[in-house]
Amino acid sequence: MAQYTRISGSVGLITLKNPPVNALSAVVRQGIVDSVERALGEPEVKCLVICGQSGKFCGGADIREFGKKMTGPPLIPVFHAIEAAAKPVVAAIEGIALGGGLELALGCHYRIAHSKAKLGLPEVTLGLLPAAAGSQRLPRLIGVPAALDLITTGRHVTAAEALQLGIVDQVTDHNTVDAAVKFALSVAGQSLDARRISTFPCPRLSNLDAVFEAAMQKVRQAARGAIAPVACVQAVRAAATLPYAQGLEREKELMATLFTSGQARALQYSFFAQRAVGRWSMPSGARWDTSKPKPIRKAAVIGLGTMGRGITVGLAQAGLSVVAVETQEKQLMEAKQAVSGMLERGAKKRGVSPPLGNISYSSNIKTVGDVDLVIEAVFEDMALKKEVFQQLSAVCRPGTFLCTNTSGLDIDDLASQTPNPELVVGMHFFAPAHVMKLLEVVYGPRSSPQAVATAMQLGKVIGKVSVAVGNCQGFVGNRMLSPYLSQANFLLEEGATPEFVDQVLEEFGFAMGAFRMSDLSGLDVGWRVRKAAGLVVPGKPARMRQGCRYSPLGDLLCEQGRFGQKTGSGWYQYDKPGSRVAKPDPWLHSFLEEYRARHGLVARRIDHQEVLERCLYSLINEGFRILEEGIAAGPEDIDVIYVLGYSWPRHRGGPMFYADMVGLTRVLERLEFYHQAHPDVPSLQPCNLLRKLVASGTPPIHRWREVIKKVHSQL
Ligand SMILES: CC(C)(COP(=O)(O)OP(=O)(O)OC[C@H]1O[C@@H](n2cnc3c(N)ncnc32)[C@H](O)[C@@H]1OP(=O)(O)O)[C@@H](O)C(=O)NCCC(=O)NCCSC(=O)C[C@@H](O)CCCCCCCCCCCCC(=O)O
Repeated sequence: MAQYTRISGSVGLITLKNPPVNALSAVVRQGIVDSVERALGEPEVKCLVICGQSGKFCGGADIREFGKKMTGPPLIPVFHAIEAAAKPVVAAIEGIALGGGLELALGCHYRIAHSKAKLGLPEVTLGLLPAAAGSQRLPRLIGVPAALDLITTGRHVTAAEALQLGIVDQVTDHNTVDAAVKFALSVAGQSLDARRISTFPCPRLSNLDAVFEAAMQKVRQAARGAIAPVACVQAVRAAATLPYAQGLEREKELMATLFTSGQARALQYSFFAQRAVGRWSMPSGARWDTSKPKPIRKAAVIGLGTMGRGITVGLAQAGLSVVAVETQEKQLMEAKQAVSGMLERGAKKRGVSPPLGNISYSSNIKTVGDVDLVIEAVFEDMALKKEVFQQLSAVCRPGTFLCTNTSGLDIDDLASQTPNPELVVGMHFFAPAHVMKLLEVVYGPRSSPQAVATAMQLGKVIGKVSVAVGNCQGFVGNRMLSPYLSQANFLLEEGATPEFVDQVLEEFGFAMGAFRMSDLSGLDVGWRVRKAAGLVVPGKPARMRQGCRYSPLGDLLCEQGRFGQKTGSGWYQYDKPGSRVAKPDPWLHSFLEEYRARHGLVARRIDHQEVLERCLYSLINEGFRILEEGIAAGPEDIDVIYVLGYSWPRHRGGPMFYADMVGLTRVLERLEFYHQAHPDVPSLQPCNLLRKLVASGTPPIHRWREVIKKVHSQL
């Protein structure tokens, strides 16, 4: 609702009340209409202030209303009524003014913001554009280049930046509503002619075409197939070239296309999924709302390679005390320098001082005796990790949580090295660990709910989206990646090139195709895992292992020292080791031809559809297996992991959402087709849960849990 009160006799105060973010639901919109009408009708009222309850101005349109039948007054006429008012209306912006919230403020005559407020038009991140006249008013207020930046990126700006850009008129450190009331009284009675943004001409640009061409090129490059950023540029162009009313029509037209698009559905699903994963549960029945985390003030990181350094930076930036341990003195010195550099660069960007003092470095593991939690990040080798866990058990005080940053090793096996396996959980970070948003929190069968709650909470403190998952080889993300990469390799054996496979996957929206990604992460990483699993048999590159089809291509490249970017060659060639520009490699093409000849394989023409279906559907099939086994609690958990950790295009929601969009019946049919063609590839055999979902009438994704529950209860 919107509550109307009178203060100081002559100020009408409208307070938006719709927890948690005062979104503009139908009731709130109606409340604003009624309150404005009332205030304008009361002769004693000289001016109006609009604010939000609980220190939050407004989080924008109510996203939960999208996709449902629209009721209540539409936003544009509400904002026009405010702008047309004969009494000054001042927005008192505390906390947030986002999307429709900022558009509401732009409809007001003046804007006063608290210094800690964040403002922005993030609609693009939901597959939309600011269609309550935001795309038309903002460029008129702050000019085209700045508006293009805010609208196409959706980034939030601080109050200080908003003041500098001209979005707000005043910033206060004190009570914002009081400041707004004072301000409103000071301008009451003055002409409002120059305060109605819709009447402003859009600031002229001499190089208008060039600016829009550059903007379009930039968003097309970054968008990886997303349509909203392109529509945002088109809407701002309308503001720059058309009168306001016509611009508004164009905005409406563009929004109509976006609003009902699959991409908007996917992005809005992703928004809620990222919040839903915080409400984790374990098969034991332990849950986020019944398990209390322990506060972590001091943590230790063991092993300062690439991952350990990133984790140290993340912890220190969040204000924790960190003991950073590396037993190799040379590596310790290098790490100290690297970590300090990362902290300094990060602090410079944020305009704060680097938290260098939060970290103490040591080469002695005994220095971690007084920490609350340890994150082990040594080399991915089970024997080494076991040794570290034994040492930690001896030196840590009772009750210390022991976490491992393994990317796929058995958590329970590690836990068995300690007298308190309930304190052990996995914290699987993604490189670069201080940047990537995802954290897989892995519970073993003996991990206590408190250990899981503590790791989840620590993830939140350091700015991660944490997803709780069960213990199995590769957990969720890497386990699903395995059939995807196998298919990519099989396609090479059958006649494709790395360039073609990558092109198809990149056109789908991945930041990098399977082979460019392998070259970036290092081919030796997977080689080591396959060796440990007994799959690599030197000198015998037979194409079968343990009764299943196996491609030794990656192993053969590694045997030649081709580890990817770091060695200057892998699936592609690079100008020099460390270079990032992948170039097709004639050597690799001849190598593939020789390989096929050696194994009697005849190269055939492979089309886009086959590449996509085999790579994606085998990955999705593994996702269903993961759900079936209860390793992930729901499809949202898998989708968040893939979008945040594996560059799955956000506008496609994630693999499980994508399967739902394609249609489960179709996914099942195509898997059956490919499995028939490749009966020696078990990952193409449709799993039971997928069959069950199809048999039960392919319910929409939000109802899969009902079927999954039945599957679990049968176990
Ligand atoms: C606000 C935040 C920054 C807060 O972050 P914080 O970390 O503090 O908290 P959470 O993120 O966990 O959020 C808490 C809680 O709140 C829920 N929530 C947040 N925002 C909204 C919202 N806007 N609506 C509903 N619910 C919201 C959130 O889900 C959490 O609850 P949960 O239960 O899930 O845990 C942060 O939350 C944030 O960034 N929020 C999103 C802000 C945003 O993106 N705002 C923009 C919204 S879109 C918009 O405003 C559109 C307008 O420009 C225009 C609308 C015009 C509509 C016209 C329609 C015409 C269509 C024409 C088509 C015709 C087609 C046809 O022909 O039929």
